[in-house]
Amino acid sequence: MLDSVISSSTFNEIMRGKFDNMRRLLNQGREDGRYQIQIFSRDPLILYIRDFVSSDEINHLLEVSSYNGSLVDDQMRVSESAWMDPKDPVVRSITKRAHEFQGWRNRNTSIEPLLVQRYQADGFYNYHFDWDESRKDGNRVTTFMTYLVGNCTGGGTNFPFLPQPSDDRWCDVIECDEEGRDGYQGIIFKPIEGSAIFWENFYSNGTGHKGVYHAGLPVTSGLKVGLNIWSWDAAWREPEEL
Ligand SMILES: O=C(O)CCC(=O)C(=O)O
Ligand SMILES: [Fe+2]
Repeated sequence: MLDSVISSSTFNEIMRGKFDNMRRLLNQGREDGRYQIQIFSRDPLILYIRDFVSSDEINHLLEVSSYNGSLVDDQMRVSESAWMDPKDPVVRSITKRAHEFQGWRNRNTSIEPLLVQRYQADGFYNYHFDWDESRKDGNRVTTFMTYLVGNCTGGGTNFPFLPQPSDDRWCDVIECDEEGRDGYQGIIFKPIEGSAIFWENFYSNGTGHKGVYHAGLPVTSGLKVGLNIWSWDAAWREPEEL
């Protein structure tokens, strides 16, 4: 007998196991509303979302990520990237969640393919806007910066132009003490697994909001993995000069 031949009952058992696992993942995705949302900032609009992705979803995304490190410029970014397959059921479910979350915006807005980014020690993403400043029509209008792994020191997401919130109950998700802030200005969100920071890139007149300038700070030890969920509005137009 060949080693690879298995009995049909074993085969059925394996398939049932896989099927149950996938069904569990999808049912979790269907329970949207299990995440918790708080307004972090009104101008720019920044929302803090706890448990936007579940630990089962995280494990699945990490399992299917194959990194093909598209390093463009090591002054700008040191990370490894993996584009997610839009046909993967878990990826579809998260994509749908992100679209619904935004009230679908308008008929011209779609969720871009999801991007997993892995940062090892010394990995970072320098200061930038998520939109493309060279474009005249169509642009990236919103971002969900989601944390899949935050098993690291450093690696927070820094918005240098945002003021500290007046309530120190935010200190569970942002750096408040001097040591954690390490001399950086503005807000530093800690990479907390399952959480997402959602923000709007543009004012309603189509002008970019300078307040959402941000960076992924250097990971000083350990591992950080982020999931970028971006929305593309094909109807966005560069505003006319005043
Ligand atoms: O990893 C982070 O904290 C930020 C990453 C980021 O800004 C991006 O991928 O556009
Ligand atoms: Fe970014």
